[in-house]
Amino acid sequence: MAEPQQPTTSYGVRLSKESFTFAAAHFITYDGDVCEPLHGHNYALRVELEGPLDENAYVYDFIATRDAIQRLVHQLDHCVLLPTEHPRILVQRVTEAGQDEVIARFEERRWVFPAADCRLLPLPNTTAEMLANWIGRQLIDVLPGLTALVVEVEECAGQAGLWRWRRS
Ligand SMILES: Nc1nc2c(c(=O)[nH]1)N=C([C@H](O)[C@H](O)COP(=O)(O)OP(=O)(O)OP(=O)(O)O)CN2
Repeated sequence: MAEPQQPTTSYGVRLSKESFTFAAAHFITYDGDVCEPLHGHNYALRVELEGPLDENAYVYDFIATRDAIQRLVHQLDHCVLLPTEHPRILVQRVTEAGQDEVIARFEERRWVFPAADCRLLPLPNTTAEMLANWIGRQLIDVLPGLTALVVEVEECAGQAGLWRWRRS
């Protein structure tokens, strides 16, 4: 007779705070050659972490985790989000008449922004899923010891992209 299986259990924390919002502009491409006009969203972020318990019986301190997420939110807030790995949106930093600028090009279209207002992200498109991926990878770097992570980026109420990661 087969041995009864031991249940597997895990601990996690979930953070979903009103302050985890960032207002940002972006445009994506889809269906190959359709490129959206520049527009903005009030993005909302939710994060779920798993890991071993520490000596406090915490997976991760809510406060330290909140502060790490908040720092990422500040990096994206009030920015134009541009992908640097997109095959057809070309993003270039230039200095023009002493001004640092970012020029984005898609076919014959061209956008010019002050460099300080842009956040260049190593992503193939700034979809909600890809923003969740970027945020998740930053969190893995600053929160060592995680075993699993879910990042949810909501573009508007009821529409969110998710990125899930589990240590292999
Ligand atoms: N799976 C995904 N689908 C879509 C994404 C995405 O990131 N992941 N993104 C978009 C557009 O960028 C975006 O949603 C367009 O925004 P908007 O024009 O505001 O369109 P909505 O209909 O969502 O919003 P309104 O409330 O009607 O303004 C599309 N799909």
